[in-house]
Amino acid sequence: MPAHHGQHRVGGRDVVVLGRLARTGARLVDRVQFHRQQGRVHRGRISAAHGTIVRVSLWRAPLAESPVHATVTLPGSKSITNRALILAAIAAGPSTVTGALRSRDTDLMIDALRALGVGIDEVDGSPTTLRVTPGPLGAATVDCGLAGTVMRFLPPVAALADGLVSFDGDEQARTRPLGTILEALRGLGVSIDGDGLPFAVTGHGAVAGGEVTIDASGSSQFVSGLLLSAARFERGVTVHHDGTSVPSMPHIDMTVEMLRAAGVRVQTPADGEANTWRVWAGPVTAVDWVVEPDLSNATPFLSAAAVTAGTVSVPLWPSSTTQPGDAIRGILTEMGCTVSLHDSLLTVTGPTTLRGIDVDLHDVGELTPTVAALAALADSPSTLRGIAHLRGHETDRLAALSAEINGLGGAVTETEDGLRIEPRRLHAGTWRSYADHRMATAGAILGLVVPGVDIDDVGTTAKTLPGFEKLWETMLGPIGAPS
Ligand SMILES: O=C(O)C1=C[C@@H](OP(=O)(O)O)[C@@H](O)[C@H](O)C1
Ligand SMILES: C=C(OP(=O)(O)O)C(=O)O
Repeated sequence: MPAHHGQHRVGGRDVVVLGRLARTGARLVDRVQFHRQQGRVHRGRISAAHGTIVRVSLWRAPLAESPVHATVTLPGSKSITNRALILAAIAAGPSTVTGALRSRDTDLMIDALRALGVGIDEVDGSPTTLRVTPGPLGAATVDCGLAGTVMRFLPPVAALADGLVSFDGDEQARTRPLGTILEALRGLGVSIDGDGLPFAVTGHGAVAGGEVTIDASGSSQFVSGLLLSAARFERGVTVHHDGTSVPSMPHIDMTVEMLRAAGVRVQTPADGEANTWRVWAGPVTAVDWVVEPDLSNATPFLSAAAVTAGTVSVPLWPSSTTQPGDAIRGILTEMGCTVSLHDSLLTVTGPTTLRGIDVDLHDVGELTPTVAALAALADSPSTLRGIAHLRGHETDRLAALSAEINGLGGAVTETEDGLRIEPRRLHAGTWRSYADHRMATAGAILGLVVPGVDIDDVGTTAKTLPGFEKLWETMLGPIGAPS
């Protein structure tokens, strides 16, 4: 159904589309080069999710004309929400997920599980409190969008279904590494047609399971995906990693911790066998999950304090967590910020000048766009290392960050496994997001102190943080005037 140019209501605003939009399946595909919004013509895209136009590009990142002082409450963690949903879906009885994130990635997970036969209901009309009732799993069509957690955590669940489960996702998702987990599942007795998106799993209601060796250096999600469903495999699973080191280990720790909370027996490399994880077959206990705030999504807000010599606090910061976002405390401290955590309130106060940093982000790759933006505003060079696997994230983040920072006058070079960032005076320009939520938020950090940064497709932040612009503008309060 094509949606032609003309008057549209987008995000509560009137937009005149000067190009043409075409709808394919559930997605509205961008064909627009120009659109007029509030009397001004913009070059850029109109993107969409769930069949509804949701955002308009370009967004002028607000400039902070004085230090930012704010307290910002973040919604739930994407990684914890999607794990809780998977575990609840294969549990022995109904579970509740409280504080669930509702965003594109988590809604794709909810839609997929519902299509497979799982009951997921909002409790008392609250979108963030979900009652998950396992049911017989059957044939379904799954849209993965651009979500790594959906494309890697769900195929093992699909293998437990009775029927054909077809997977597809965004065009851009088709280049993300996926073959490793599909090949591993084949090795565990699952019938799969395809080596990447689109692909189909023919479930027979049971999976043999057993032992498999994979190279998980491309993504920790290959390991997490196999472990999450493995208790429901007849022989459980033993995953051996053979390759260079596995990135994002805290995310595997998160998987293990949540499995153990659900009564599943798990053995990790820390228990003795190098590069090996083992999950024993057995019931997955229904758990009432309480989701922590998303600490990775907190990092751009904390950065607002760092780059404006302001103070930003985030409540409900866990005292102990497997979320990699917690590492921002050490990073900001090293760059010259004052960081304190008292009574679950994390507070960051920025220095007058931010220092560059030499840091290995292998375990916490999610933080790279934030750290790169901070480094571009520091007074000395930075080196970000250990993050070659970011080339397989939402976009090639190393290429995207260097192209966009350099586009604003920066001096970034890509290394084999990271970025070298030299401080430069940055200037106005368009910041492309590449459909990557964390690219968009990195651009917003720079726009706080660089006048005239226009972010293309800021709506892509809905992948994990819908309403980002509003939260950002609220944080800035009356001082955050459009430049
Ligand atoms: O398991 C998870 O929830 C995640 C694991 C990490 O993936 P990689 O290991 O592919 O970096 C991380 O970057 C991603 O945002 C979320
Ligand atoms: C890499 C990320 O996401 P995904 O879960 O899609 O891999 C991310 O959120 O930074």
